[in-house]
Formats: sequence, C-alpha cells, structure tokens
Amino acid sequence: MSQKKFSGAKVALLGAPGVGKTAFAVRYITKRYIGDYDSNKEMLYTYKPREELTLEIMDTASLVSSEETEKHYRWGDGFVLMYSITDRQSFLDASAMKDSLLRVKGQDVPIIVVANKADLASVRLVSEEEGSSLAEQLDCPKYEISVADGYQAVSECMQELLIQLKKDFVKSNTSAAMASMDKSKSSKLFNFKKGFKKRISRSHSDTV
Ligand SMILES: Nc1nc2c(ncn2[C@@H]2O[C@H](COP(=O)(O)OP(=O)(O)OP(=O)(O)O)[C@@H](O)[C@H]2O)c(=O)[nH]1
Repeated sequence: MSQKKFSGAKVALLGAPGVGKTAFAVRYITKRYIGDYDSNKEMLYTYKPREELTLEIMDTASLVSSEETEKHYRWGDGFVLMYSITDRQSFLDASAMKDSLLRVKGQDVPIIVVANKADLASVRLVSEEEGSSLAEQLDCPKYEISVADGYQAVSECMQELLIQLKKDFVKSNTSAAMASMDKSKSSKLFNFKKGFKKRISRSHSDTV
C-alpha cells in the first residue's frame, strides 16, 4: 500500500481580540516581534517551515458571526486556541470556542491551547490550572508562552501541532487506502463470483 506524503496543512489561529494571534503568526513566520498591528483583520499566510511542507496559516478576525467562525473551523486541519493570561474574558471565549469546535470537528481534531502574555504574570487573571483544565477537556497540550519574549516557544507550539497534523494525515490516509483496498477486493470477489456462476451454468448446460 503506497502512502501519500504529508506535504501541507491548514492551520487556523483562534481566540478573542487582542490575545496575540497576529503577533504569534508573524513571530512564527519571520521570527520577529512587532508590537502593533491592524487589529481584527483576517490574514492568510503561506509559509514553508521546510522545503517539502507548505502551511497555510489563517490569523482569524475575532469579531465575526458564528457562521463565519464555523467556516474557519471547517477550513482548518489544525488549530491554535489562544487566550491571554491577563484577560479573563479571552479565556471564557476560548472555552466557548472549544465546545463549538469539537461539535464541528470531533474530539480528535489536531489542536493546542496557547496561553499568551506570560511576561505579564504579575497581572495574571487566568490561573495555570484553569488553562490546563481547558487543555484536558480537549485532550491536547497547553503552552504558556510570551510571544513578545521570544521565537523558541512559538516554534515549539507549532512543532507539536505539526506532529498532531501529520498523525491525523497518516490516520485518514491509511483508512482511505484501506477502504479503497476493501472496495477493490470486494469488486474482485464479485467478479470472481460472477465468473464462477457463469462457468457453473455453462458446464451445467453442457451436461443437459
Ligand atoms: N505583553 C505582551 N503583549 C503581547 C504579547 N503578544 C501580543 N501582545 C500585544 O497584544 C496586542 C494584541 O496583539 P495582536 O497580535 O494584534 O492580537 P490579535 O489576537 O491578533 O488581535 P485581533 O487582531 O484584534 O484579533 C498587541 O499590542 C501586541 O503587541 C505578549 O506575549 N506579551
């Protein structure tokens, strides 16, 4: 059975306004941190972390209808669910998104939870435990990071998501290949049975 290669995926960054989605995307792609961006604009980036892999990364606009949010869920293969540790509402929004995302994509969706702005821990409004409990409900890893502080943590988050995306790709590819093998086996069996029946009826008519 020949396996297709994992060569690309669509990643959507989800979260309330101001949690750092744009900063995260720009940090990952350029390694740089730029403090201020046009807020609440949807942006689609294409990025090749290595030669044979192309990622489409959607920095979703935060203030959109639930239909629009569902479109992002359907579009994405994998997700970064972000909140800011200094913004309680952003954590509540992430928890609500978790529920609707699971409804649309199912429990096995490739996802990581990212608690951003760890450099502002002195004004923290969301505890580490609350973040871990959200990740447990999604059965996924949680990272508490500061996009402002450096590239390394952002890169580790994305590496973990890529591992999940690859596993998911291999799993769905394998089941598709198995299904087509089953189909071809059963059609061969069907043809064999048909041929067999013909031969029997021919030899039967030869004897009468
Ligand atoms: N202190 C601190 N500020 C951050 C960090 N990450 C992002 N910010 C700041 O938070 C603000 C919002 O960041 P954005 O990246 O625009 O957030 P967003 O989620 O894209 O927001 P919307 O576009 O409104 O959806 C900006 O002023 C960033 O500079 C961080 O790790 N620490």
